[in-house]
Amino acid sequence: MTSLTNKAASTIIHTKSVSHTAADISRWTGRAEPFETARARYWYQIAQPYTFGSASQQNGQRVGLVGFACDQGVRRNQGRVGARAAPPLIRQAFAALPVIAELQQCFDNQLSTLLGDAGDIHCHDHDDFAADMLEQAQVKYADKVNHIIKKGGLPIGLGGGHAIAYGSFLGLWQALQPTDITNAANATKALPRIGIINFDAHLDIRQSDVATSGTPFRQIAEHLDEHGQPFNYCCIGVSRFSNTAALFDRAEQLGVHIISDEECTNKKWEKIATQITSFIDNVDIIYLSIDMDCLPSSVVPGVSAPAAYGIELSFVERAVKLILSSGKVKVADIAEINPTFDIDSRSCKVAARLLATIIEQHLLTL
Ligand SMILES: N=CN[C@@H](CCC(=O)O)C(=O)O
Ligand SMILES: [Mn+2]
Ligand SMILES: [Mn+2]
Repeated sequence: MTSLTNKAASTIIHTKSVSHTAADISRWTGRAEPFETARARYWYQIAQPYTFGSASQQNGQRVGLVGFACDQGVRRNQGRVGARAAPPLIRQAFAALPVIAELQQCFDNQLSTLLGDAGDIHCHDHDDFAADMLEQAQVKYADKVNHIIKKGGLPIGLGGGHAIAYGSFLGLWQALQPTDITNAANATKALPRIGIINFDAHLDIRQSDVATSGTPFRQIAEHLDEHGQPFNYCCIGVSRFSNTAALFDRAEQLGVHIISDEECTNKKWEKIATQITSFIDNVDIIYLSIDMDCLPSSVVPGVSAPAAYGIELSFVERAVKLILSSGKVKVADIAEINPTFDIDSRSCKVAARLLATIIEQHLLTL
């Protein structure tokens, strides 16, 4: 298998740069509750700047949020841009959500160690189609993901376009590599089997000469193939009207486990849960991605590519809880929110709710 897009990052001349902005905690705001007990607690009161420092020290927060403020992949994919503005708005919606009682009980005096904001990776000069900001942003973002995993935390990426997925995978991949290969035991140690679960109307395995928001899972497949590793990819919410026959052919060649939007709606939950559970049972660790266009455009209007049909939010939440309760999720991301087309922050609020669901279930499964 050849890998044009995976080589792009190293072969394109780096003419422009990307940047990282540290967390701005003053932007974590919410309502004050001076007349309530301390249990009237919100996420804005819990979040701290993510503690980077040495990756070997296990003193980072249990969850680290990393923004991927980049939609160059959407532009390259002929989509409507705007997703680069989403990370601070998803954070803002999430900041105003309450911390559930169960979490407050479980973590009591450790609440300040739960959530770190690792800031945003920005991708500049979006109008320049050919420049390699996307590849640079993926590498810079992957570095943060890698760091958070090595410190024992769960990185959660906030897109940005779905090109974030290749960055999330790359960060996970880097974190899994043995640090000391001169140690014979490390050199021969088998890598854990990686499973990828993506909620998406689209398969995102497009063939292209450059990386886009429509190519990340094919890039991952090629990366794994080049390293002799299996590609275990389950895509949930796939629409037969949002993917060509060529994409379904490629999915078959790659052995993608597809659960369509119609199955999610028409099949009994128990049947879908069994499918998801058997996928999880056959892998050691999981990368979870949620492309917000898996939901109907009536629920999430602010996305790059709105879905006419979509799967129910209650279904996505139920499935996300099931996946997180396996304890195998090592990295997660939420992609494709496009605030330009949002109505009354509705889409950012749904993204924030899913973010809270991931965080709660992760922390309660520890
Ligand atoms: N990340 C999503 N990508 C979709 C976009 C489809 C569209 O623009 O209609 C895809 O390539 O299939
Ligand atoms: Mn999609
Ligand atoms: Mn997608």
